[in-house]
Amino acid sequence: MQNREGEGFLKIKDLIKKIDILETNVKDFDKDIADIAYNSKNAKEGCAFVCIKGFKADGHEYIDEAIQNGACLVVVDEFYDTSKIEGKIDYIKTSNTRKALAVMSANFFGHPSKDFLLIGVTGTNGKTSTTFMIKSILEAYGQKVGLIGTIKNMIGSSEIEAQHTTPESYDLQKLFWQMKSEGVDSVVMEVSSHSLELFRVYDCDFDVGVFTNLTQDHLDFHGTMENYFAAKLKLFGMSKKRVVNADDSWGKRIIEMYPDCVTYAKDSDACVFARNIKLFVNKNQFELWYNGQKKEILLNIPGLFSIYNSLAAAACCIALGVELDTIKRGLEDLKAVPGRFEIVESNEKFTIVIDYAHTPDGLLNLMKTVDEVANGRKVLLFGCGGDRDRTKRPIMGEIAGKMADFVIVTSDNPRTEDPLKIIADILEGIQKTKVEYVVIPDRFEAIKYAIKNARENDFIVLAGKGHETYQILKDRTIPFDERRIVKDIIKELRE
Ligand SMILES: CC(=O)N[C@H]1[C@@H](OP(=O)(O)OP(=O)(O)OC[C@H]2O[C@@H](n3ccc(=O)[nH]c3=O)[C@H](O)[C@@H]2O)O[C@H](CO)[C@@H](O)[C@@H]1O[C@H](C)C(=O)N[C@@H](C)C(=O)N[C@H](CCC(=O)O)C(=O)O
Ligand SMILES: Nc1ncnc2c1ncn2[C@@H]1O[C@H](COP(=O)(O)OP(=O)(O)OP(=O)(O)O)[C@@H](O)[C@H]1O
Ligand SMILES: N[C@H](CCC[C@H](N)C(=O)O)C(=O)O
Ligand SMILES: [Mg+2]
Repeated sequence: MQNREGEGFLKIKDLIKKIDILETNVKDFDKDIADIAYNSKNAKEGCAFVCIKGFKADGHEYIDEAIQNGACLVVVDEFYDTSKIEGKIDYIKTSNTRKALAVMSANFFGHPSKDFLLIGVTGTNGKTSTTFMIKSILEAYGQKVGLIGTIKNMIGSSEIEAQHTTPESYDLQKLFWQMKSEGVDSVVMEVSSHSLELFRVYDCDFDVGVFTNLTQDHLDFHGTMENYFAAKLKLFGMSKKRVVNADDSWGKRIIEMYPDCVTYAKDSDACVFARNIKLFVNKNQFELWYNGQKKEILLNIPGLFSIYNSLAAAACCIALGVELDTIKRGLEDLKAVPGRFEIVESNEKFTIVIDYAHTPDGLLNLMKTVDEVANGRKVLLFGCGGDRDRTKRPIMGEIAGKMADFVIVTSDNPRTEDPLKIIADILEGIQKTKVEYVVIPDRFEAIKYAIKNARENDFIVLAGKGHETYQILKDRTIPFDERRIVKDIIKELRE
């Protein structure tokens, strides 16, 4: 990726505008800074190194490495004893280095988000899907659109790999800058609760904030649902316009706080709503209503949850002044969201769908749709991620047991945890139900079992990994693309 090339350096005084300085030894604020690094390994000649005390490491312990790599200014946090670096390097002490990184990065890249329309989508489920839909509508409206999120980042139709759902502030501002340089009119991005809590989107200029829903996830990080909500809420304080799901109880609280929201709903009264919903295995049909006008929509993205996501996308574009005909065209133009209710096999005997449901509510909504479209047994294969919210595991187990006819409990990115312990947490919930189940910790073997033992008309759902093409184990990450795996197993069993 380019790095502000051709635009030269930035003086310290301009780089640190709007950050609070508690202490400094800098004498020459006119000194040029070449770049910013938040990891000592990426520090280079003439750059500023911003030290962050994180969850795993403390950036302050890497100051020497950053200096060796060429850093000429360090930004340290309130608690740091600067006598350790006095005389060694120029420093600035500030009250929150994550915030400082965001402000300095926005300064460095010239506040690119002020130069295009910026839409942030937050909520537990549906962010990726809604951003894809908004992008498609804005393209139908004639715009060049940037996209930032879980699956990938995009500038128009070109793709850039994504590491996080919402990038670190420096990477985000750099991406904005690249998007601006390539002439985007608007950028639609997923805003994760982690990013709001960790100041990754601080100092961004949001035109619209969209709220999909709030249900249990990430309690390992936020502790309580109130804290999780408080993190999400930050986006709405930062946005000029707000688009909110009026069917969601947390959404209702946002609407109370900001009565001028554009609301959408399936069940409640709202500005934008859906009627006469028809679900099919590979598409949905519904009427989109706004201001007494109706549009018949044929949506290529299946799943009841996709109706909500299209309402969110439509309401967002209505807030931006896009007319309903264009909204219809944009929604209908979108052919798929990778790994979201994606049919990977459909033969005379069984159907296999992969989906990214990895939360209790996601799983419930997924299975409600399966209930509508399946003709035979509902077979659900899933696991829960390691190093993530443990309390969601038994809840997902119970939902699986209540909604499926047969459950295959397996692994989903165990990370540093013992896969059998994760499975034991899931079984706590499953055993509250009467469902028939098997445990097969190796996900490949589990998929093979589902296919080998498939009965006439089985509707097999592989949940949790969606678009992911890997499995994260304790000591390594292995390739794991369920689309490929399903095809290979079917081929092998036929031979
Ligand atoms: C909990 C969390 O989000 N942690 C993120 C956070 O880590 P951290 O600040 O604690 O970093 P750390 O590893 O402790 O290191 C502290 C500092 O020392 C620096 N360091 C470290 C080592 C070294 O040699 N030199 C050095 O300078 C690091 O660059 C860092 O600045 O900042 C890092 C840099 O941006 C992230 O990579 C890291 O994401 C971790 C890996 C992660 O898994 N995050 C997930 C939970 C996440 O953010 N997910 C959401 C999506 C959730 C959803 O939608 O469902 C997302 O937006 O992706
Ligand atoms: N509006 C919704 N309500 C409930 N569940 C949904 C909704 N939209 C999607 N889902 C479920 O959640 C899964 C993930 O959807 P999507 O990727 O759009 O969400 P996300 O918010 O981007 O997730 P992540 O937090 O991982 O970025 C889908 O595969 C589906 O099972
Ligand atoms: N953004 C989510 C994705 C979860 C996907 C699932 N496959 C897992 O690894 O738990 C998270 O990081 O919690
Ligand atoms: Mg996402």
